[in-house]
Amino acid sequence: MNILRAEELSLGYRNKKVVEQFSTSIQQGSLIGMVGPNGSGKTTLLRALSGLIKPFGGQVFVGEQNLFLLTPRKRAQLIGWVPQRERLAWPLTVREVISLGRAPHRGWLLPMTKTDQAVIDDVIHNSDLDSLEDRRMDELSGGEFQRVLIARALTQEPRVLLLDEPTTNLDIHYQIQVMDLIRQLVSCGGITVLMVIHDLNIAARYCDGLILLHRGKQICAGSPVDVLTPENLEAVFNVKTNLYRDPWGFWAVSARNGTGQYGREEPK
Ligand SMILES: Nc1ncnc2c1ncn2[C@@H]1O[C@H](COP(=O)(O)OP(=O)(O)OP(=O)(O)O)[C@@H](O)[C@H]1O
Repeated sequence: MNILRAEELSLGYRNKKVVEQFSTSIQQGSLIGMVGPNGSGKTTLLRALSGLIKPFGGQVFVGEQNLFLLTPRKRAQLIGWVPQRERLAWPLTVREVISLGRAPHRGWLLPMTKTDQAVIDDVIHNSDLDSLEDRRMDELSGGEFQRVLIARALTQEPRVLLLDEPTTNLDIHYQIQVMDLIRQLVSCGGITVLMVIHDLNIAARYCDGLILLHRGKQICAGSPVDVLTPENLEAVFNVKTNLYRDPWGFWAVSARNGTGQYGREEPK
């Protein structure tokens, strides 16, 4: 079943068009990555798919429901959105911020139910945030902050999760941990994830499918192996690459240096 469908979306800011005639259908329970150069329109697309910006033209459907006809609360029950950055207005603690994810499921100012508390406890634990839950958000490192924003979206229990570069600020341990958690939610929880990702190795390793964007247009879409070809990547990024299986058996992309000369020496 297709859970998220965009039909001929045209997007932009004021009178500047940024994305043209974008269409896609995303199957429930899949993890799809959106890749492409800086400024190609990836974040703009995610913002439109979360209902944050209105398109110049086209439609978005979540299941059978027209996204732009839903109330903000109903939209938040269906779609979770984790931005690249966020400025918090108040000095809240980690637990308080994660608890905000339950808001779409509660009446205005109603107390948390046992279910709310259980979801929050589970997410804090699974996101390895137990030791940080009483810390203030303005005291966190960039990576810790990002993990809290992801956790807040998970407590929302959305059907579709939109993530904008979820691993950018994370060290290699938390890159793997966050991506394993997302993969598990997709595989076991039936949640659908669309994420913008610059790291092509993470894209190749974790995603069921990829969408390649360039200058606001979809260049191709398909399995990571079909999308991350040397031809596609050279056309879009102007870099020579190689798609290969790494020693662990995962698909990986390596780019050649400009001169192809340095970085090959044995360590002294
Ligand atoms: N609020 C805004 N007002 C006007 N133009 C904007 C706004 N936000 C983004 N743009 C422009 O829209 C284009 C696409 O930006 P977008 O952030 O969607 O690209 P992106 O593919 O996510 O880039 P990156 O990989 O660098 O994050 C860029 O030219 C950008 O300058």
